[in-house]
Amino acid sequence: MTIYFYKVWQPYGCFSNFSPHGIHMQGTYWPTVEHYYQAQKFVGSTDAAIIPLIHAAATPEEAAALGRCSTRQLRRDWDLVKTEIMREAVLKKFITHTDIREVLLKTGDEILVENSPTDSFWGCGANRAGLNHLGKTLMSVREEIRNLLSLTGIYE
Ligand SMILES: Nc1c(N[C@@H]2O[C@H](COP(=O)(O)O)[C@@H](O)[C@H]2O)[nH]c(=O)[nH]c1=O
Repeated sequence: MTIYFYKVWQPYGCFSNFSPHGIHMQGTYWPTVEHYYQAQKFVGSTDAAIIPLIHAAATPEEAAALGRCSTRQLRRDWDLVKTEIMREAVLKKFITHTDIREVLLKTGDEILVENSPTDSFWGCGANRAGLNHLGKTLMSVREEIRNLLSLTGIYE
């Protein structure tokens, strides 16, 4: 049975990048995956001054609003690197937080879909035919953690 998720307060809300599960990335603590992801859009760009503001945003919604501002200059390679950046952040989230790692592992081999009505790249979009890259990322991270646990148990 396909598992749909989207908002933090809905079922499987911990799969949302807006969920309150912080991550340390390259020595910096980020309050949510969304804060980190939005900030990475500006690394090396002429608008890099926005990064500390995104980092300090009070909520992931605020971080997303700052990162989505269309007048700012994104890093040139953003479309090439964004899926890998997301994957690294999502992997770190589920390695760091054991409670939600269990939720993810307990989904077995079910298909995971970000049920966003507005996003056909990270989610499935309004017609549910979108690319669902966040769902695919979560399934890939689930597989990687399962393999790591069975090989080494280092995340026990
Ligand atoms: N969960 C969730 C959203 N979805 C998230 O938005 C991000 C994509 O942002 P962008 O690349 O700037 O369009 C990505 O992390 C995706 O999972 N968007 C929302 O406005 N509200 C929400 O509760």
